[in-house]
Amino acid sequence: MQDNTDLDEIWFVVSPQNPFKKQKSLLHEFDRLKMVELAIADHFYFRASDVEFHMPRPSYTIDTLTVLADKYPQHQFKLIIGGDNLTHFCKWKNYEQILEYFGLYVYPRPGSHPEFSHPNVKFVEAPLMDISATFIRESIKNGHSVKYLLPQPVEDYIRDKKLFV
Ligand SMILES: Nc1ncnc2c1ncn2[C@@H]1O[C@H](COP(=O)(O)OP(=O)(O)OP(=O)(O)O)[C@@H](O)[C@H]1O
Ligand SMILES: O=C(O)c1ccc[n+]([C@@H]2O[C@H](COP(=O)([O-])O)[C@@H](O)[C@H]2O)c1
Repeated sequence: MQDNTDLDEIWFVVSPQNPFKKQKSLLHEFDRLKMVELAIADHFYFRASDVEFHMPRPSYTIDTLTVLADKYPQHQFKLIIGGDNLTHFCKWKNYEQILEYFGLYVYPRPGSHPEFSHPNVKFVEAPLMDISATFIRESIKNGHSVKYLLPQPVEDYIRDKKLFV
């Protein structure tokens, strides 16, 4: 996204509770934050954010963007999502406000062909990556290699803490 857009920085916001996901299917938020930090440690323009840890749950993105915009008035925020997420985007809380006040950058995902026409939705041309979190979790559970699917420090963390087994 950074190579193919005008974005100066990419912030990875860890959501304690996606409104559409079951709580017990999610790892503890601190493990997820740690894995993001490990994954992006060597990228100067990437940042891991725990802003949603201090906000009401479930984690509604319009509220997060509003808090971020308020806290960092010097920045202009856009929301990055994968193409598959665009299918249900109209069910998100106040999605029209996300579009009107912030805007979306959509990363293409294999197998998803979202149709959405709005001046503030930008479809970014970027390399397709046929990787899913479900596939990685299943591979670990089945004892299969996840080398090349994850940054090595993240794989080490998962193995050390025996996550997803
Ligand atoms: N390979 C990918 N290409 C493009 N976007 C992706 C890809 N994997 C995840 N995303 C996007 O990243 C965000 C977080 O996705 P998420 O953590 O649910 O990953 P996932 O692989 O879809 O997970 P799961 O397999 O558990 O459903 C979403 O906006 C999703 O669309
Ligand atoms: O705001 C909403 O209504 C909303 C509904 C579904 C998902 N989201 C957000 O979408 C992001 C992607 O979620 P996930 O779990 O697929 O990584 C995460 O930040 C969620 O909180 C937000």
